[in-house]
Amino acid sequence: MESKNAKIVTCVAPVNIAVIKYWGKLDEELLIPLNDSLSGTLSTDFMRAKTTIMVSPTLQENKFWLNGKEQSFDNKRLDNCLKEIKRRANQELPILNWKLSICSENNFPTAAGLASSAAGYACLVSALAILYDIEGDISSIARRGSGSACRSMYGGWVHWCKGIKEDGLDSIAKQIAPASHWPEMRVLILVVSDGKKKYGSTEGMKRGVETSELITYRAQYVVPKRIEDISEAIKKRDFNTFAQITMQDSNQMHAICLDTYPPCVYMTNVSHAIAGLVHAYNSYKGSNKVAYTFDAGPNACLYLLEPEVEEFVSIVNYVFPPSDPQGYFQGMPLSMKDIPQDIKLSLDLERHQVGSLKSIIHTKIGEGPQIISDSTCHLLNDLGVPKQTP
Ligand SMILES: Nc1ncnc2c1ncn2[C@@H]1O[C@H](COP(=O)(O)OP(=O)(O)OP(=O)(O)O)[C@@H](O)[C@H]1O
Ligand SMILES: C[C@@](O)(CCOP(=O)(O)OP(=O)(O)O)CC(=O)O
Repeated sequence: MESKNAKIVTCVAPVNIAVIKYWGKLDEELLIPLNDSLSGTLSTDFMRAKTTIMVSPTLQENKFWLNGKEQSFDNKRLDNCLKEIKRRANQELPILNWKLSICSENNFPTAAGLASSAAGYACLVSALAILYDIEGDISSIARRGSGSACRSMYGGWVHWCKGIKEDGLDSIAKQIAPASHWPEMRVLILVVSDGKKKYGSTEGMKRGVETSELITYRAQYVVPKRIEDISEAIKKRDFNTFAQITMQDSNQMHAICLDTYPPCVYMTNVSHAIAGLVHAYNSYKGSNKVAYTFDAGPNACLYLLEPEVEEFVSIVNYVFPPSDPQGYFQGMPLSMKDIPQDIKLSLDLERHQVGSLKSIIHTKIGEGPQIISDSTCHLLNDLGVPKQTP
């Protein structure tokens, strides 16, 4: 039976794509990183996690559903977020002893290297913080769910400072520029595979810390200057510099993955072909017009400015012809044009197998987590059960 005291809240939260990568932990339990990182937060209009949480004295047990499937509540990271929220809450609150129903769904592939854990935990922690009236920065709580989730707690351009405290309380995210700062910035996600990854980021970076000497060198000597330089490039809207640092940093992360023993190979031939195409295009244009970055998977995330989108996506479409145009283009509208003959010749465009790309998501930089006040949007009914069971 529904309780009058029950509290329910629904939030949406964004994905973020790092331009200076988080790769390696100083503390596996607290999820404290070896190095600072920096990302762009993507608009929730097209890619988002959505989470409804109900807390009620009538619920008999804690329950969690993700993408329509019930999950075990016995999950260390979920538990750590919950414990930290409850620790920060007013200890007089009766709801501290009530059970929870959590229902979440992502509108993009989960565990495919598209930062679902970042959006998912940012969403979970945002909703919990509202229910338990937590004030102040909560990015360090989201970090306990998945490191990169702390950056999804803010919109625009976000810097995760690794911090110096042993308890990780100063390992938090800070916005360096709002979404409105660089309005022409666009993002194209070229989905090479939407399947579950062979080895996750957690495992890959753990093995990296254990076996790669490059990872320590990177954290100590490379990242601090890159953070400074890319922050400056973002502030000045200097795309050429922004793009160079972004591509170099992605390449360095994947070099570390290869330096890991046994190596973690995330990029495929198609990923490398995309990187090659971006370099050829930039060289034809005489400066960087497109930047690629790859997370722990084969999918390419491209940063580029709005005037470049039509031409570059037309080239991508020519080089990687889609097999089924249905649902292939997602997100903001895309238009195509004929590729000028001189580009075809200069870039020496080679056509790949039909269907090498699964889809293309066109999006932009956006805001942080938001509360959905329309109660019809809750994913749970009054009894704390998912509204739509599969
Ligand atoms: N909406 C969500 N709510 C709560 N937890 C989620 C949500 N989405 C994903 N997760 C958690 O994150 C896990 C997937 O994280 P994983 O790091 O493997 O993939 P990813 O985040 O998509 O990729 P990457 O971090 O490499 O970009 C899921 O198995 C689940 O535990
Ligand atoms: C490659 C990355 O996307 C790594 C993301 O790692 P996660 O945040 O998923 O790892 P855990 O902290 O172990 O959950 C780079 C980045 O987002 O900075």
